Amino acid sequence: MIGDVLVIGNLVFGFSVLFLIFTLNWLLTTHKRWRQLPPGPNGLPILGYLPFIKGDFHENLTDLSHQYGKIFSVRLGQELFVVLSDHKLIREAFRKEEFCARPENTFSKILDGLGIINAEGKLWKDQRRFLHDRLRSFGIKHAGNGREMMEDRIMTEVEELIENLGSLNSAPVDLSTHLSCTVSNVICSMLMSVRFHHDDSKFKRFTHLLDEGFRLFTIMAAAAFLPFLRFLPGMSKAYTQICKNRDEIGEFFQQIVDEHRHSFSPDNVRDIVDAYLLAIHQAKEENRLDSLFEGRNPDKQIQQIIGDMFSAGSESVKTTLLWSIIFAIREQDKQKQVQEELDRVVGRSRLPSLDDLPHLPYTQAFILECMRRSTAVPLGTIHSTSRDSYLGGYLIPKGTQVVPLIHAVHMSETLWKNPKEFSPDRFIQDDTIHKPDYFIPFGVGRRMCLGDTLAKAELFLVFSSLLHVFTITATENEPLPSLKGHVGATVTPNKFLMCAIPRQIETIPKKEA
Ligand code: HEM
Repeated sequence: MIGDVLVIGNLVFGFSVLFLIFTLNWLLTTHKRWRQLPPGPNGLPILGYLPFIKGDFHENLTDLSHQYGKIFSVRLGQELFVVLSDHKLIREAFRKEEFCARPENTFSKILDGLGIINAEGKLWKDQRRFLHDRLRSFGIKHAGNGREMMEDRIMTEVEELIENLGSLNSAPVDLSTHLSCTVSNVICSMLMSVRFHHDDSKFKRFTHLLDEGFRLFTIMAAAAFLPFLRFLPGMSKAYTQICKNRDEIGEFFQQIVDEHRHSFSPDNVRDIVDAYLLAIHQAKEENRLDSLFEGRNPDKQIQQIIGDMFSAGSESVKTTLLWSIIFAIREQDKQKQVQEELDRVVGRSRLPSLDDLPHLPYTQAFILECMRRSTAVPLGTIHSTSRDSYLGGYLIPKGTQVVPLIHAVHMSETLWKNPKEFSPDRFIQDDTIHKPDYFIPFGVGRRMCLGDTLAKAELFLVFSSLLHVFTITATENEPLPSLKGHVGATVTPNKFLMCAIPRQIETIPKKEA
């Protein structure tokens, strides 16, 4: 009996010692790893630094970067973030494969790794290569044969925009709704040969669903840091609505895919949807459909690709154009300088074209300065690490969310003279454009923006055409539009009205339909 007690006692003692050793070892390892993390602010248990975030997230992070340096770590709820505010570090990180994953959270679970923006690994690599090649084949390239396909599609929309604004006879207008239609039509025509009128009920429903999606994602943002919040009543309602809207958008895209299937011909690839149908057709013939999208449903993949390309390709371009109009309104003398350059180089009898671009340094510089001063995507798109790695001498554990803080790079006092000042001249040296390597509006590295060539062409053609045909002013007796914006995935200007006053120009020849 005493023997039994002794044996049990020894066992309990042994397990306690083992437990203590394991706990101590775990604490020591955790502490050692914790000490290797980049420096950063302390937060509260469970919540981390979340309660201290006030106002705009990118401004908060920029303030912290001034305090903790070009690489710092911050815990937000359950998630560890590493924030990079130095262009060299961002480049160093994003050229490494292990920094190219996307965070796993409530949102990514809804998207299930489909599409391209949230895809990872082989699926992402294949999609990126595929889309890059197909976009080029539809003329989305800096130079060379076929570029006119892209230019024609954009100019069709520019001409309609000019006609709509002209018909207002200088009356105050909210440009945002018109631009939505312009930029949506450019990307939709390339993706799925669809164009909308801004009054079209289908287009209104579609943009409503996407806008609501962005709004609901903002409500749900806290659940990305503290997953249990998803089950609170308000959040759970937002979550259900996101899923419902996603299904409705999915059905809308599926209709388009089905229509394409009916008229599909492998010899006539009209757009990106057709390019995917061709890839599916070939995979079927070669008996490798199962591995085409890493086992995912092909229709669901096409739906998400349309959704990704549409949302990435419309909101950021529209936002940048709205900022460029705000700067044109606020800086009338610089607007005049653009117009004088356009008159000199393009003349008064036609609209600007991509061939004019190299001869219009001030117009280009104006657009670049808008992209710097009002960085449309201030936090880039958040990356995640697929394994433990080191950066700048610090440990970046697997699963860390890595933020390229583009806003801080573009507003750095050490890189830019008077960064708050709007000064296109900073991009001009000896009458030519000079882009420093710390100008990174499209991100850098392996996951850099896939649509930068299209975006640059759209920004130039829409902005220069508007200023060539109209003088843009604020509405009478109204304050100038604010430089403060609404922060979501992009920083969108607050609603403003403007007047488009026609300049003297000979009739603009219309492109044949
Ligand atoms: C002014 C306009 C635009 C800006 C400022 C912009 C900026 C960005 C940025 C900062 C990223 C994140 C890069 C990263 O993850 O490191 C990105 C990604 C992306 N952009 Fe853009 N973008 C613009 C227009 C476009 C257009 C027109 C398209 C489509 C044709 C597009 C398609 C994409 C896609 C698909 C990605 C994800 C790439 C990936 O995950 O591999 N973007 N963009």
